[in-house]
Amino acid sequence: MTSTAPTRHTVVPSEPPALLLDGVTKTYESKAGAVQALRGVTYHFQQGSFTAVMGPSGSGKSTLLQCAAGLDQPTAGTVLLGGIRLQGLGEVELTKLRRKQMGFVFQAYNLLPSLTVFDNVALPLRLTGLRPGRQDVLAVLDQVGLADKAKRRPAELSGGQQQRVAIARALITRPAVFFADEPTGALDSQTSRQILGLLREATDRAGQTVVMVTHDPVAAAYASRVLFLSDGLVAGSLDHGTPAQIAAAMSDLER
Ligand SMILES: Nc1ncnc2c1ncn2[C@@H]1O[C@H](COP(=O)(O)OP(=O)(O)OP(=O)(O)O)[C@@H](O)[C@H]1O
Repeated sequence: MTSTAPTRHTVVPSEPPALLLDGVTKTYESKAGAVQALRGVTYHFQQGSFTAVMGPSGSGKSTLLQCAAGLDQPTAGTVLLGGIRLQGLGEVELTKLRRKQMGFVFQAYNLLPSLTVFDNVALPLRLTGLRPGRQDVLAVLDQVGLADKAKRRPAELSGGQQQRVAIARALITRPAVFFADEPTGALDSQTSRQILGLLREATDRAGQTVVMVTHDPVAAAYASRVLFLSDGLVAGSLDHGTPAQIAAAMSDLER
């Protein structure tokens, strides 16, 4: 693992990053006292990059993802998505930005059970006031290998198929950034490979940016870089690591 002090990433690159975190801290107040989940994270996610975020339990991975996607407010610091500063946006503007620029793939697929697969995928466009073309929806379903399941309801699909619907739903708006939190946590290894392959394709073919939290070194090896968090700080990164190298770096961190 390269030991990367957080400040190393503050150099302004020639191309603006898809996502920039600058001095992001997050403190949760709880009955047991304050918990510092993030303690000043500065990091640039370049456009078209696929980054896996790893670290011991409680190191701040989910908090980082939530703050980066504007789902939670940092206590201090700034998040810029495509040059737009999330802090200071109202809830309505933030929702619009999320719908247009961000795609979400979580462990729980969050599909609406009463809607067909087709309507679940079309929903993000409808929410932005657009009327999705039938061909556009079918094309995205085809991309994830589910064109023949358009009329089914989520409960009639396997877990892996439901996750592919969730990816199709995230793909339809062509978001600049995909946020994925343990997207393969509940899936078998073959289905996981398909899902990770789809995320990889989004970066390689379409230049989209993927930020994925995972505990799994095999999943992380699909990313071009693994960013390691420890105790709310960036502890280092590893480029093009094999699962074995990533697992070794993780055990070093957990020591
Ligand atoms: N809503 C909350 N209130 C209080 N403390 C919280 C809250 N959410 C997270 N924390 C604390 O913040 C720290 C970071 O949590 P976070 O969920 O970001 O870690 P993580 O790296 O994603 O962990 P895991 O791998 O176990 O999911 C932990 O100490 C956690 O207990």
